[in-house]
Order: sequence, then C-alpha cells, then structure tokens
Amino acid sequence: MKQVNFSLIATDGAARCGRIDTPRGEINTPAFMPVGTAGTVKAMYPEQVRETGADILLGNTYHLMLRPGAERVASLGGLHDFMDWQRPILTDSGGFQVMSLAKLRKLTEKGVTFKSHIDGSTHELTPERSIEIQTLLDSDIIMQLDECIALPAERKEMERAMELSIRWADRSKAAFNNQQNRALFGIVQGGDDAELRGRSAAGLKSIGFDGYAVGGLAVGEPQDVMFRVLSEITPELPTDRPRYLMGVGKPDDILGGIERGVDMFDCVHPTRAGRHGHAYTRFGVINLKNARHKDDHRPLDEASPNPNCRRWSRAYLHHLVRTEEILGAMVLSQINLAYYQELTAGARAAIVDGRMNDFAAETRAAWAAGDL
Ligand SMILES: CNc1nc2c(CCNC[C@]34C[C@H]5C[C@H](C[C@H](C5)C3)C4)c3nc(N)[nH]c(=O)c3cc2[nH]1
Repeated sequence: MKQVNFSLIATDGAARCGRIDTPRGEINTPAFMPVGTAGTVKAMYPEQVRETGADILLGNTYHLMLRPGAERVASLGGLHDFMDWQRPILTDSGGFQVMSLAKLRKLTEKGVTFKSHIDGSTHELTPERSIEIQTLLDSDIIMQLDECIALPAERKEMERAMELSIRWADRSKAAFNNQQNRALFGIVQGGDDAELRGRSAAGLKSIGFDGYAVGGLAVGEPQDVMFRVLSEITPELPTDRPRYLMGVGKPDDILGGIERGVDMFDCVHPTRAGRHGHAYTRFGVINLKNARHKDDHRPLDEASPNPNCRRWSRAYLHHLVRTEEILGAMVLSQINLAYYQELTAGARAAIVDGRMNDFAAETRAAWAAGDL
C-alpha cells in the first residue's frame, strides 16, 4: 500500500492547499523546501531548519554520489541518519548538476558520463543508476533523470531533450519497481513551447507518477515566460498529485507559482543570499552590506514573528556582514528561511479562507512599500 499520499485540502482559483503524508511525516503545501546541498543546510543545525517551519528539505544526489558515495551513505544508515534530519527528504536525480558542474560530460541515449569536478574520476549516471542512488540515500521523494536545457533554445533542441526525458521517465519508472515507501516524480520538459510542454505532460501522465515536477524553468528565461509556461501546463497536470516547480525561486516567483497551481518549491537563494548579506523581510529584500546601515539602530523588522528580526540592530547585522563573521551567515540564513516559510504558511491559510487574491495583493503591496 503506497505510503506517500497527497490530499488536496482547498483550492482558491488555481492556487491549492494540500498535504503530502509520508512515512517520515507530513508536508503541508504550498511548501518551500530548503536545500541541504551536501547533507547540510549551510550554516544551520537541522533542528533550526525545522524551527523555521520546514517540513522537508533537499538532499543532493550529485554531490553525495561523488563524496562520500551513495553506498557509503547507505552503509551509514542513509541520508536521514547521516545528517540527523528525521523528516522527509527530496532528492534530485543529479542530471541538472552534471550539466552545470561536471567536466567532460557526454550525453547519450543511455545516460550521461562525466568527470567529477572534485577528483576527476569518471562516472556514469543513467535513469537506473539515479534511482538506485536515491534509493540508497533512502530519500522519501525521488526524481527521474531528465535533461534540462537552458533557455532560449531552438525548438528542435527543446523537442529532442523533452523526448529523451520521456524515454528516461519510462526507464526511471521501471527501475523504481513500484517501491511503496517513497514517491517517484516525473519531470515535465519542453522549454517555453506550449505544444512540447503538452506532449511532455501527456507522456508522463500515461506512464503515471506519484507527483509531477515542472523542470526546464528558472534557467535564464524572464519571469513572464516562466509564468506563461506555468499557466499553460499546470491545468494539464493531475489535480490529485503534487506539482513541484524546480529551482524556484525568489519570493515573488514563489507567490506567482502558487497563484498558478504549484505546490512545492526549492531554491538555494534564501541561504545563498543570506551568506551574501541579503535579508528577506515582509518589506522586500535589504542589502545589509550597504554602508547606509552602519548607524541604524533599528531592528530589521520589529513586528516580525521571528525573534532574530527583532533582536539585533541593522548596524550590528551590517557589521557582521562587513566583517564576514560566521554569525552573519547563520543569522541571515535563518532569517531568510523563516521568511520563506512565513510566505508559504500565509498562502496556505489564505487559500483555505478563500482570500488568496487579497493575500497576494497585500504581500506585493508590502514589498513595494519597502521601508528598507
Ligand atoms: C535554479 N533553477 C533551476 N533548478 C533546477 C533544477 C534543480 C532543482 N534544485 C535541486 C538542487 C540543485 C542543486 C542545488 C541544490 C541541491 C541539489 C543540487 C539539488 C538544489 C532542475 N532539476 C532537474 N532534475 N530538472 C530540471 O529541469 C531542473 C530545472 C531547474 N531550474
């Protein structure tokens, strides 16, 4: 009996509020999933990540398969015990990273071979091996191996990568072997072409997946192109399965994605921006590196539910950032992840109350008013 199940709780227009039940706990959607790059959410203890409100985080197949190796993580009890995060983990298939990080990569019908950017060793990633690695990591939600291309791209190239990804989806599903204790998601490709996207969604639906990711976006296209593709494709995805927009995004990308029927998001942005001195607040993003903060005794946001937004002056946060103190990365990572969780929690409540439009308008107005 499948132990990962999605329940749709409420809808408001195209926006949805739901819950994914898994053997390791529930995931309330819309959900933002913090990124645990190589078995750690940078600068955060796992319990701190949980305290921000995160129900699930991302592991990193590409890094872990190279170092310390999937078999070693498995022999150490799997990724949950390895990093002591006992709630759900989603892992990507590794292909996106191979195409962006690895050297001397060769893509064939079989899969992709590449040299490790760490020690130059040669590796092969196929749909079958990616399923095996994610299973060895004991991930709760795993992704098919796909080919994600950058935009803009020629239609022929988008079509080729989309069709390959469907064949790889089929092989991934077969290799998954109907495991009941984790979910397998397919990934819709097709670039910015509605017809290709439609064919990809149809192909994946006929294979049948526990969830459907929208890939091939946040790869250089303008936000309005991403939103158009989402508006076209989410209506073609099953309503009783989660939709996951991969690699997105900034708060206004996430709000727009929720309005267009997306349930799950992941992005390195909140933690990476935090390490670079950018703080996300209800009033938008504030660059604490800027010298204008050096005498500002005001807290970041005295009305924030997050104590870390009230505890220190902007002058102090500016000092931490300027001196590159480790505490700066810690505090701003926590502030940004907590803000992303406030945003998705607010959306969930608004959808249940049928006031998503008001919530979106109020949220955007506060960003625009930005008293930063
Ligand atoms: C940013 N834009 C964007 N991302 C994308 C990703 C990766 C999602 N994040 C997972 C990831 C990626 C890296 C960094 C962290 C940890 C780990 C390695 C897993 C998040 C994607 N992944 C796959 N399999 N397919 C895509 O089309 C795709 C498109 C994206 N567009």
